[in-house]
Amino acid sequence: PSSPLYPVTPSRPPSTVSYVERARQHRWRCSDVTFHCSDGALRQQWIQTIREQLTALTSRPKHLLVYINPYGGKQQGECIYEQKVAPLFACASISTDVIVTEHANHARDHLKTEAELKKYDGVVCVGGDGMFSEIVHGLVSRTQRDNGVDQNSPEEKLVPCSLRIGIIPAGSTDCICYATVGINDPVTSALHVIVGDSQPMDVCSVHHNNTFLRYSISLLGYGFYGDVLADSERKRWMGPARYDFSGFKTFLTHHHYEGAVSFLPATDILGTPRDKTRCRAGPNLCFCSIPEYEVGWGVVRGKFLAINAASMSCACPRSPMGLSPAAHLADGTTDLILVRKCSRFNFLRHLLRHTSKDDQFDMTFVEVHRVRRFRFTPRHCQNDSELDLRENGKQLFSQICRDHPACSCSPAYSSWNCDGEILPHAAIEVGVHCQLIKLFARGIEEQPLFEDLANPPCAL
Ligand SMILES: Nc1ncnc2c1ncn2[C@@H]1O[C@H](COP(=O)(O)OP(=O)(O)OP(=O)(O)O)[C@@H](O)[C@H]1O
Ligand SMILES: CCCCCCCCCCCCC/C=C/[C@@H](O)[C@H](CO)NC(C)=O
Ligand SMILES: [Ca+2]
Repeated sequence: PSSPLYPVTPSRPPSTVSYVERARQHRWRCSDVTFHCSDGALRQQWIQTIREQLTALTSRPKHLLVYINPYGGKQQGECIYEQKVAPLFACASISTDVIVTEHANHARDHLKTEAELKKYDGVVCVGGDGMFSEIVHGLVSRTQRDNGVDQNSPEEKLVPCSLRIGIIPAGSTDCICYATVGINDPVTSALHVIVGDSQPMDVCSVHHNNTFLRYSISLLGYGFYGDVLADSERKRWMGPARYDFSGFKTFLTHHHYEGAVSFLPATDILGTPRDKTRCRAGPNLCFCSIPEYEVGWGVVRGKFLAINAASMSCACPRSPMGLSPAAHLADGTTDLILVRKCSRFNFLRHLLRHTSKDDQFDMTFVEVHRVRRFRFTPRHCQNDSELDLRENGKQLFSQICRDHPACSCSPAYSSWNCDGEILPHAAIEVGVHCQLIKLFARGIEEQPLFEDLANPPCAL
């Protein structure tokens, strides 16, 4: 309001209430409204009532454990936290323990073994998808250990984590933040933490020969995205631009990989990967359904340019609709996208559709299945005792080229890109764990036509 509620009395100090206001493109901002009151007792009553109302909101965190990756993205993590996030947490009376990581896996191992989790209402991750993956690994492994669950068994039902995770985006892709909030903006994410939002998320477990390898929350990509990541890791010094450079280079190499993908279709759900509707905040198709009957596994064999499993849309600034625009955050399924060998021109058409509203699945060489589990076996995999990728990859590569002198020299194996980490095996088994973790987010909100009317403010 432009005018105070009560006449200003110079002897009485004004009182300020901070609140969340929606801005453009899913941004949230903090605004203040100042009240003046000549009656001191009444003023105190207001303050007391507002404090009591806020304290009664049990979903709001009061004590948080914060991990900052100082080397993610443009290496701005500490600065982003100190300048944009810490003041908001202080304003909302949230106390924090802050750890600036000193090496890779510092946050994961601290959460797994040392952190006194009972003290906290949530964990905050300042960094990119890789740093978020560390936090998830730490929390999920700790929860399984505390509950006596064996992560090495692919069929084991995992115990959900009780602590929520907040992501302050400070990485290169930040697709998990973008796909759950709608924008990569540290202030917006901090405000979602403060108001105590809660968004459940599916987590995929990845196994090789009954041994646990990793969890995946966003993308598991073999072929194109695996090769982009392998090349870009050697160019970390380029910062976020490394993905564009390696993406272009990988596109030119145009390697394909042979193998078999078997999958368990999710037939008892309402949505499909070709839906025009999107996973949005509020009531939607995002719930864990219990399969009523067993369906058979499907198998697809062939030569693939890319095999992608998107457990969520994987929307990011590079691809605002994502790899699988209709994927759900928390329905217990992943969208398995198989891109068969095709011409460079056609693959470019497919890739470019990720940057527009055109349907990237509407192409003869692309198929997509919504699945609960899948396995991949590369063609040259020797039974179950798979070759070590690094040691034997080169040998196989030259062998294949000798056998097929006119071939385009595709190596036998790619690697799996698991949320930005390279997996050490090509043959993997993947299962989706419905709603295993929760974020301080609410999913992407539909943009209302009349923002002020549809979205009443929310006090800090
Ligand atoms: N102190 C540290 N020193 C070196 N590496 C670290 C440190 N802390 C965390 N890491 C590692 O840095 C890697 C990359 O971090 P992060 O995900 O934050 O940024 P990014 O890779 O630039 O972004 P994105 O994953 O969104 O593409 C993570 O895999 C994490 O394990
Ligand atoms: C030649 C034109 C190419 C255009 C292709 C645009 C498609 C971009 C889609 C990016 C999806 C990224 C999914 C997220 C993956 C993250 O887990 C990972 C780590 O941050 N990032 C990458 C790039 O692998
Ligand atoms: Ca999903």
